[in-house]
Amino acid sequence: MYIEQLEKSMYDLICETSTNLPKDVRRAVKAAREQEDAGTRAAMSLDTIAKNINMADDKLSPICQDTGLPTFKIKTPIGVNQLEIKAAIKKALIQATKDGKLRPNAVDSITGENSGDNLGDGLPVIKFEQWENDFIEVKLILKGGGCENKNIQYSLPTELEGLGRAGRDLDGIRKCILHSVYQAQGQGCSAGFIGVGIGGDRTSGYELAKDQLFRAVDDVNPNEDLAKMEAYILESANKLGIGTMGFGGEATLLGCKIGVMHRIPASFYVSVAYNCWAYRRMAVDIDATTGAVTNWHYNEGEKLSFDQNEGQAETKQSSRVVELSAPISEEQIRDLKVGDVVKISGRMYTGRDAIHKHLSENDAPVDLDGQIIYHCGPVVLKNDDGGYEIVAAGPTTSIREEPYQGDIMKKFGIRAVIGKGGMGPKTLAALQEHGGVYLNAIGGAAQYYADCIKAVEGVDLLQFGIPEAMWHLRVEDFTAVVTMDSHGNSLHADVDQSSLEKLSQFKEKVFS
Ligand SMILES: O=C(O)C[C@H](O)C(=O)O
Ligand code: SF4
Repeated sequence: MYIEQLEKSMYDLICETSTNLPKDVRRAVKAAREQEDAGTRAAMSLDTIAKNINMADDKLSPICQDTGLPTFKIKTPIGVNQLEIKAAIKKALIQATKDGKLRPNAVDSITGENSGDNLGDGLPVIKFEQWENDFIEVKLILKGGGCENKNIQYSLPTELEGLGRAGRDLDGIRKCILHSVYQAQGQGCSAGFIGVGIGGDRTSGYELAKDQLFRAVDDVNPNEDLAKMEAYILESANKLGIGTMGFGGEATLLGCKIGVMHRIPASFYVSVAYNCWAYRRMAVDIDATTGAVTNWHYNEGEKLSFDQNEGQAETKQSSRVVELSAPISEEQIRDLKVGDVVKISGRMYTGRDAIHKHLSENDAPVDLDGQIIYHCGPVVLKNDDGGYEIVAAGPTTSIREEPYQGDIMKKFGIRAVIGKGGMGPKTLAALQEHGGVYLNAIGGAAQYYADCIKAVEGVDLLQFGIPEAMWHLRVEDFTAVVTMDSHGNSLHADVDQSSLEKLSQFKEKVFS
């Protein structure tokens, strides 16, 4: 009985974490939305994010398609069998994956083979501790790859772009944390949250940083110096102008939590764990005799849903809206400028890391001339009739494809790529030379985009696993913003430059 109940409790924890954004995070997103002026790109993005949060609620479906590397932190009373808890978690993960609450996200690091059930060598990550209480506490974080890739660790003293020297003191720490927000730009799906660990070694420093992500967004650090630093960072980082998705705007950082531990004399690390707005972490208390959940954490206050009429961004927006459908001509592409909004209907193909590598070495399985590639690794379920259903399908971070993208566009005649976070100079040059465009979709809005996908019309290279396969999608009114055009303009390069200038205003000493 205990075992079955425990499995159910773990299943509920996983589903809740993946589909229901915690109350404190909702409050932070809502505050960000109120900060942005209606009609701006940032406000429109936050409207889409708000819509997405509501849709995930209604459908009990993943908020974002990247359901992360499931990481459990567990405290048990002395005498509780930890092996049973581990087994229950594994069973629950398998079930949640089958039910489309998690994307099959565990791949063999060398061969790339997807295990299909979120289990694998070293996965899931489960860390146990004992405590004196008589109940079990289980915390879970589902932190996706895009924000994980923006984590950063500084070894002091160091020299930082925009800020100069960062020494081994509070002010050096201040500079590192501000720099960490700058370097993330929009690629970790800003507006984000950061957990910071001061001290330790490279491993325990990051561990401490990630532990901070379990703190409530609105708590106050009991260490006075750190409380001041948290407030300072939150205020200052929001002056960098990076904004939601790196589109420029007021809301860049929604939370900053800092922890400290001792270090050895030679090492001085500042470790920063960056979390996207889709900040999925939850915790439960479990009765150690029945296995049932007795308490859900992060439960204070009312649960906000987002009133769709609140943000009037869509009615006030002044961007030109262009309808597109593939095959697209060079002339149509050359007509698009940064800032235009496109609405796509018709065919698009997904392609991310494995596909880009594949296309650089092989022929394409379909004719890609004039076509659109969507950087996306969806959650997909197989229907009883053998067809497929897209459960969640937001964009992935495009910059990973930078080494391949331009060459592939030229080789196959691809006219548009959709992703998030923007791409670099090599792709920008190729867009100009070949006649291509980069379209930015809203990261994490996996339900919103899944809703635009009306059918799966085929799939190639499924051997790469569900997220990495090339899905042939039929979409309707799939909306994205032109952020890199065929005339050498890149909103991402502009925001990077202007935020670097703003960062350098924080050069002077603040904490002594
Ligand atoms: O893997 C994904 O689907 C997205 C990833 O979390 C990302 O932000 O790039
Ligand atoms: S796509 Fe964005 S929201 Fe989703 S896990 Fe990656 S960084 Fe987070």
